[in-house]
Formats: sequence, C-alpha cells, structure tokens
Amino acid sequence: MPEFNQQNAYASQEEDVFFDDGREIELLHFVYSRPDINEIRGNPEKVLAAIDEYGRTKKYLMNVGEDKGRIVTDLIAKVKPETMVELGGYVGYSCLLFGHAVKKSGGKRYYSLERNPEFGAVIASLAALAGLSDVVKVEIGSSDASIQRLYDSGALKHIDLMFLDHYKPAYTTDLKLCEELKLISKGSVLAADNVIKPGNPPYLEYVRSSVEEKRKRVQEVNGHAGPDERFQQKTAGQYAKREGEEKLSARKGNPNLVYKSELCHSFEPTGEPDAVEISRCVDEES
Ligand SMILES: C[S@@+](CC[C@H](N)C(=O)[O-])C[C@H]1O[C@@H](n2cnc3c(N)ncnc32)[C@H](O)[C@@H]1O
Repeated sequence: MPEFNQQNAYASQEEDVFFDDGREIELLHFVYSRPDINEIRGNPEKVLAAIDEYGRTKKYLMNVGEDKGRIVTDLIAKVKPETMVELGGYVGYSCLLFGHAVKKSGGKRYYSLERNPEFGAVIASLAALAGLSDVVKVEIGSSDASIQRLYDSGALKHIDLMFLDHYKPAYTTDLKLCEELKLISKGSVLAADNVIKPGNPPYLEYVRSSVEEKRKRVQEVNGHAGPDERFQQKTAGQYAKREGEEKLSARKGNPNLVYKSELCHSFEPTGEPDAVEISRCVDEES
C-alpha cells in the first residue's frame, strides 16, 4: 500500500463550493504574477509545481494530483500513445502532466475535453505557458458532443489511451459512445480517476463484466439514462448550478470488447484515499 506525504497535501476540499467560484482565474493571476515567471515559461514541471503551490497554500483544486498522476504517467511511458484523450480538463493539471508525458514518449496529440469554457481558457493558457501547444488541443463542450464532433471531422480516428475524470455518471456512457464509434478497440487503454472517492460503481461494473454479462444487459437498455441511482445526490448533481439537468444518452456500447481491469490504490492531492482503475482492451469476441 502506498503512503501519502502529508507535507504535500492540498488545502482541504470545502463542503459546498469547491470550484467555479473564481479560484480558477485567481490561479492564473497567481501563476503569471510569480517573480520567476520567465523560468516557468516552456517548463511543464515548473508550471505544475506552481499549480500545486496554489492548491497547497491558497485553495483546494480538484486536480488528479501528484500521486494518482504518477500512476498515469507510468502508464503513458509503457503504452506510448500516439493519441490520448482526457475527459474533464479543469485547470489543466492532468493535461500538462500527461500531455508532457505523451510528448516525451513520442506521441502526437493530447485532447483535453472540457465543458466549462472558462476552465478551457485556463487550460489553453497554461498549456501555452508550459510550451505544450504543439501537442495539446483543448476542446470546449460536453464530452459526448466533442467526441462525436472530433470523430465526424476525421480528427480523431482511434484513442490509444483515455483518462476519464469528468462527470462521474458520464464515464460509462462516454466509454460506450467511443466503443460504438470504434475509437476504443483492442489495444486501447482506459485510466479512470475517482473510482473510490466519490466512487463509480456502474463504471467499475461495466469494465469488469464479462462479454456474456454485457450482452445480457444490452437487452435491458431502453432509452432512459439519467444518472444511475448508485451515485450520491452530491455527485449526480455536482454541476447542476452551472449546467442544470444532466442529459445522458442510453447506449449499448460494444459488449463484445474484453477488458482486463485492475484497481490501483493511491491518494487524492489532499491525502484522502482514492484509486485509478486501469482497463486494457485485450480482445473483441465475435
Ligand atoms: C475533476 S475535474 C478534472 C480534473 C483534471 N482532469 C485534472 O486532474 O487536472 C472535472 C472536470 O470535468 C468537467 N466536466 C464535467 N462534466 C463534463 C462533461 N460532460 N464534458 C466535459 N467536461 C466535463 C468539469 O467542468 C471539470 O472541469
């Protein structure tokens, strides 16, 4: 079991309002007004360190953080994705960390899909500051619409590695959309954040199910797809203030895909236990 270094802990997550209250723009001012801004330019590690400093000394940020981040950067070094997609970019922490890792391992493109345009602007600004604009592409809009748009335009043909870190009930519906479009197929790898805190039972059930179990459940898909009732109200309604009622489309996915899935224990940047689920698509049954 890994251990958390308490000295690196972010400020605690506030009970009610912990994002979208101006702190994301405040972060930009914090970074750009640093006396060492010229040494930060073009250096992803230093931009990440500045974001971490804000999270530790100013306000909580819902970033993947160093510990869970290391699980995914190690995975990138192994998989060497040409194309990686993240669902949910926030202020760009995972985008800078993983986009840099993709670039170092010879990859071409890191798509950061973010629904909130203000957050998307922060990601793009910090990616440019870090010197990653050649690899990183920020797509603003709901993840399902962005996936479909990138597919329709021919920009996105295959996803080698996908990091899921957005609206928790949309992990499964977006994965199924990618399966239906054949963006996810044999050889693709998925890394899903927050599978313990706050948890994602429907997603874990899906990636851990056998083909037979998935084929059986496909018969039950009936067009209705509100957030699964296993999510707590707080999670299901996390973005309600800004986005209103969430619309999720019921999907069948491709039940014939076989995943090998494992839970990697780690920590939130605050030190709370969490885990990343790594799922490798190893086969497609006929
Ligand atoms: C936990 S944060 C992402 C943190 C980021 N991956 C990191 O580690 O630095 C979740 C983000 O997903 C975005 N989001 C939520 N639902 C979304 C959706 N349906 N499509 C795109 N982005 C979404 C939110 O606006 C928020 O910025």
